[in-house]
Amino acid sequence: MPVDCQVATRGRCGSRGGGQRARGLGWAPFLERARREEKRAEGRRRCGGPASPGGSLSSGQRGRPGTVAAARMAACAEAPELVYLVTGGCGFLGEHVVRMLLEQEPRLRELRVFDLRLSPWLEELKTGPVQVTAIQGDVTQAHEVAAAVSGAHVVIHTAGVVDVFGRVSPETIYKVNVQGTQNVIEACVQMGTRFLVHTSSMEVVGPNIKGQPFHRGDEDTPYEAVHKHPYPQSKAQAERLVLEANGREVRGGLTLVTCALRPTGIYGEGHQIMRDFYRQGLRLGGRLFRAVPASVEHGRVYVGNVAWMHVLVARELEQRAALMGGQVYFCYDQSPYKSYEDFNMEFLGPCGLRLVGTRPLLPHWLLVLLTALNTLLQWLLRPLVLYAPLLNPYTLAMANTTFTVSTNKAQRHFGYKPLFSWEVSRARTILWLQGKEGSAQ
Ligand SMILES: NC(=O)C1=CN([C@@H]2O[C@H](COP(=O)(O)OP(=O)(O)OC[C@H]3O[C@@H](n4cnc5c(N)ncnc54)[C@H](O)[C@@H]3O)[C@@H](O)[C@H]2O)C=CC1
Ligand SMILES: C[C@H](CCCC(C)(C)O)[C@H]1CC[C@H]2[C@@H]3[C@H](O)CC4=CC(=O)CC[C@]4(C)[C@H]3CC[C@]12C
Repeated sequence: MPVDCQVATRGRCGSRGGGQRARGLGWAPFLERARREEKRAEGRRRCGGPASPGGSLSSGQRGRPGTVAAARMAACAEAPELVYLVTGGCGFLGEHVVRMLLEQEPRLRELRVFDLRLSPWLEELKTGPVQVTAIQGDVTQAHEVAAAVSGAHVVIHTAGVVDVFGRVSPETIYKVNVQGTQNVIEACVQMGTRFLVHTSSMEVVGPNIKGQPFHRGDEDTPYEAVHKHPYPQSKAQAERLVLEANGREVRGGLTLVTCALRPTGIYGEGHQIMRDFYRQGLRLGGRLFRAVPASVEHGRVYVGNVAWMHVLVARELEQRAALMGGQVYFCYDQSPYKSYEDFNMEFLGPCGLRLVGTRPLLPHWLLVLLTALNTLLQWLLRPLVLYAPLLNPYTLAMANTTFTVSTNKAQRHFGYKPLFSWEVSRARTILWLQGKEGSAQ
């Protein structure tokens, strides 16, 4: 991400009168209610209370939801024993996974957070009951990964380069996403770590280069997954490596159990692209211009629910190895099916932005021309400056192709239910955009 995009926009929304407008639209009481609801949920989620509404069935208690609270209490009473490693733990998703583990995994003794760049918020986590170990490291360096994995029971591998804008070279994308994942697998094998959860992406499936719609599909929906872009190619390759590694013998003679989670477009506190759109809207006088038809649906999922799925998978992988090993799961929740732009307006609207046009303002051919122009400019300017706008041929194709998921595989296999309702997910994201709440960067 370019440096200017990293600058927090705390307080901006309110100071531009967004808060006023939000109140005018009746948002203030709603947000207040959501905040109260969330506080109550927070209390329930803490150790000892049922993880309502999406409580997992803890190991040994599956099929008896009434005993979940008791099981949690019991787990808390036992000495915590597990060591988890989260790669990419300082990223957008990684931070949520780290915080969710600390909240939701009572058996946790040590949490290792491995990242190329360590974030300052890690310091405040070090004062809690779980030992939080920050490890500055590079997944492309096999020895650094092996050292971090040594002694860990579970690895959650979220580290990766997320770039569809031409900011990072294809070589680096491949090195980090594919070679880095291979290093994580080999480290598990060498060090005798049995459980590996990998963050994959919807992009390993599609949209494909033909722009064919994937409408409310699930993990078994036939679809021609063909990619040209380095990011989806690298994610597809990494996912394959992880799934093929399931069942490999690790040091000590036991077997490796792996699975991959495929989030659709993640949103929530810390979502950089959402903030980019917000800033763009502010620069354009509080307006954004519709570029893609409202009828094109794009799958989105709240970051807290994606993190919760990771925690649940990691927890259940041992007991359900035969069922879950080598499997893929789309990440989903109750977020509505909408176009990419209309979905963003669920948050940007209450912050005072307006989406102009009920139909795309520019004809599609002109947008395609603009993307070509952007590609040319990127190439011409490369020796001088990094020009990486949001609009390019790939992102336009992504935004213009329906890709939505409808599945219950995660519920069937490991009892997943979203932990955050759509209302709470939306409220938390709005509050973060407004700079009023939220921990993420
Ligand atoms: N953001 C999204 O909408 C989606 C993301 N994903 C996947 O989720 C994972 C996390 O993505 P985000 O949190 O959005 O990205 P992010 O860029 O915020 O986080 C990635 C983290 O990995 C770290 N990292 C990058 N290269 C590294 C290296 N060589 N060694 C160690 N750490 C390194 C970065 O420093 C960063 O903290 C990625 O694997 C991505 O492919 C999947 C679907 C959707
Ligand atoms: C930036 C795109 C929207 C452009 C809108 C415009 C300029 C035409 O108005 C985003 C549309 C779809 C997004 C991607 C999608 O959500 C799937 C993803 C999965 C990942 O694993 C990483 C992120 C991403 C590629 C995401 C990136 C932004 C979009 C291309």
